[in-house]
Amino acid sequence: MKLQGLLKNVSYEVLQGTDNINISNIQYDSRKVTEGSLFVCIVGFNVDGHHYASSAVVNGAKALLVEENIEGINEHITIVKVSNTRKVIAALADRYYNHPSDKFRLIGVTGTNGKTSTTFLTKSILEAYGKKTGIIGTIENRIGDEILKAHRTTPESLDLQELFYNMVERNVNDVVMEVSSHSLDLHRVDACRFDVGVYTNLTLDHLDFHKTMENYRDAKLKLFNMCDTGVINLDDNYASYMIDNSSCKKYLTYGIDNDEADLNAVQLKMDLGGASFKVTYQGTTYAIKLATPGKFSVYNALAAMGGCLALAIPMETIKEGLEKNKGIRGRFQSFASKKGYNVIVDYAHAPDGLLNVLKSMKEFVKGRIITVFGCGGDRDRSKRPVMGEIAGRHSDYCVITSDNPRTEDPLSIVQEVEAGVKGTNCAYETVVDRLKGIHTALAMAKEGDLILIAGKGHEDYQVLRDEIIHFDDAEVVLGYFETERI
Ligand SMILES: CC(=O)N[C@H]1[C@@H](OP(=O)(O)OP(=O)(O)OC[C@H]2O[C@@H](n3ccc(=O)[nH]c3=O)[C@H](O)[C@@H]2O)O[C@H](CO)[C@@H](O)[C@@H]1O[C@H](C)C(=O)N[C@@H](C)C(=O)N[C@H](CCC(=O)O)C(=O)O
Ligand SMILES: Nc1ncnc2c1ncn2[C@@H]1O[C@H](COP(=O)(O)OP(=O)(O)OP(=O)(O)O)[C@@H](O)[C@H]1O
Ligand SMILES: N[C@H](CCC[C@H](N)C(=O)O)C(=O)O
Ligand SMILES: [Mg+2]
Repeated sequence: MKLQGLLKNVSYEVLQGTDNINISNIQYDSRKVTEGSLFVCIVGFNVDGHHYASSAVVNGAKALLVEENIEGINEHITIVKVSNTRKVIAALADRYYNHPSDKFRLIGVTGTNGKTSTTFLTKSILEAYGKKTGIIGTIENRIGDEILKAHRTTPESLDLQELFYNMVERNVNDVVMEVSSHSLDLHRVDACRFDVGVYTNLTLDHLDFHKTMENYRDAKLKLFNMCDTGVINLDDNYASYMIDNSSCKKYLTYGIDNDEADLNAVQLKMDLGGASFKVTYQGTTYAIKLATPGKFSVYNALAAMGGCLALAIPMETIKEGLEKNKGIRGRFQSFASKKGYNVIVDYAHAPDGLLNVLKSMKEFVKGRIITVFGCGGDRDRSKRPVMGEIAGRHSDYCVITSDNPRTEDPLSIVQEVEAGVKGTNCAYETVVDRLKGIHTALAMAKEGDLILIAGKGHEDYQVLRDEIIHFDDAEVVLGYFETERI
C-alpha cells in the first residue's frame, strides 16, 4: 500500500526520503517489523519507541512515523513526522484494513464495572436474534464460536482493526466490545464507528493512570462523542454529565432506583441461583430471569437490553437471549460444597464491585460471609484500604491475601489492605500465599456459610515478581472439595 494514500487526511511533514513508496505493513513494535514495514514510534510509559527506530530499520522498516525528530537514520529510509503517533496509527490502521467497523454494527461498553458481564449478555441476545457475533474484552475475544486469547481488555488500535478485519472476513454481523478508559485515553478506539455506546457506572479505580476522577470521567465520556445512540445508567452519579456533554443523536436510559428511566426494573428477587425482575417497555411488561444474582446483574441486563433495543432487536428476543445466558466465568460463579456451604468466585477488584457483591450475598446468606481477597500490584494503591474497609464492614471474617502482586512486595500490599480492615470490627487474618489463603477460608466454612473469593475471577494465572504461574481460583476450590469428607 502507498504510504501517501495511507496518510490521506493526516497532517504530516516528510523529514527525510519520500512518501511516494509502498509499505508492506504497519508495526508499532520494532520486534515485529518485517521487510518493508512502516514503523510507528510511540512514546510509551516504560520506554520511548523512537529509541527503537534503528533496530526497526535493521529488521527491514522502510519508513518511520515519528512525533519527535530523530537523527542518524540511513537517508534511504523515509521519515514522516506527525503531532501524535498514537492518534495517527489508529487512523492508518482503519484505512489499512479498509474501514472494517463500517461493515458491521458496533456496540461499545464502558464503565468501571460490568463491561465484561454486559458484553456477554449482549452477545447472548445477538445470537438469539440469529446474528453472527464478535466479542472483544477482558476474558477473551470471539469471532462467532472461535475463541481467541485476549491480552488486553481493549486492544491497541492496530491490533483492534486487524481483529475487526478478520471479523468482517468471517461474516460477523454485530460486534460488542469493552471500551476501557485506558483505551479511550490512549486513542486505541479513535477510528471506530460505534452505533451504540453503553455506560455502566463510574466509581473509584485506575487513579494510578488517570490521576483524578475528573480525568477518568472525561476518558469515559469520549465514547459518547463517538456513537449514534447512548445507553445510560440513570442511577449513576455521572449520568447527567455523560448526557449533557455528549453528542449522541439518541439516548436510551435505564435504572432501578430512578423510575424516570426508559427501562426501569422493578420487583427484583434474588437467591444464589440467580435474579428475576420486571421491566416495562412501550406499554408491555416483561418478566426476566437471570442466571447471576445481585442488583448489579440486573443493571448489566438492563444495559445489554438498552444496547440491543438501540439496534431494533425485539424485546421478546432480548428476553430469550438474557435467559439463555447460563452465567459468566468468574462473575459471581458459585460452587456448592457437600458440607452445605457455598463458594463464590468473583472478579470484584474495585471498591464498588466488592461492595455490590457483598451486599448481594447478604440478601440470601444463612450463615457467615467469609471473604478472601487482595489487591493487584502496580495498580491504583488508593483502592487498597477502601476495599479493606468494605470487606471488613460486610463480612463476618476476612482472609487478606495476594492478588497479582506484579513487581510490588506482596506483604506490603496485604498490609495496605489490612489498614482498611483494621478499622472495622471484623475478625481477620493475613495469609500472603493465595492458595493457603483460600484453603484457610474453606477449612473454617460451616453449613450455610458463603465464602467469597474475590479479585481474580476468570484469571488462570498469578503475576508474581519474577514469574507468571498457573493459578485458577475455581480450580483450587474444586480441588479442595474433592478432599472433603462429610
Ligand atoms: C498504560 C498502558 O496501557 N500501557 C500500554 C502501553 O504501554 P506503553 O505505551 O507504556 O508502551 P512501552 O512498553 O513503554 O513501549 C513504547 C513503545 O515502544 C515499543 N517498543 C518497545 C520495546 C521494543 O523492544 N521495541 C519497541 O518498539 C512498544 O511496542 C511501544 O510501541 O502500550 C504497551 C504496548 O502496546 C502495552 O503493553 C501497555 O499496556 C500495559 C501492559 C497495561 O497493563 N495496560 C493496562 C493498564 C490496560 O491497558 N488496561 C486496560 C483495562 C482496564 C480495565 O479493564 O479496567 C485494558 O484495556 O486492557
Ligand atoms: N454493574 C455493576 N456494578 C457494580 N459492580 C459490578 C457490576 N457488574 C459487575 N460488577 C462487579 O464487578 C466485577 C467485574 O465485573 P465485569 O468483569 O463485568 O466488569 P469489567 O468492567 O469488565 O471489569 P474490567 O475493568 O476488569 O474489565 C464482577 O465480578 C462484580 O463483582
Ligand atoms: N482491568 C483491571 C483488572 C484487575 C484484576 C486484578 N486481578 C489485578 O490484577 O489487579 C486492571 O488491570 O486493573
Ligand atoms: Mg472487563
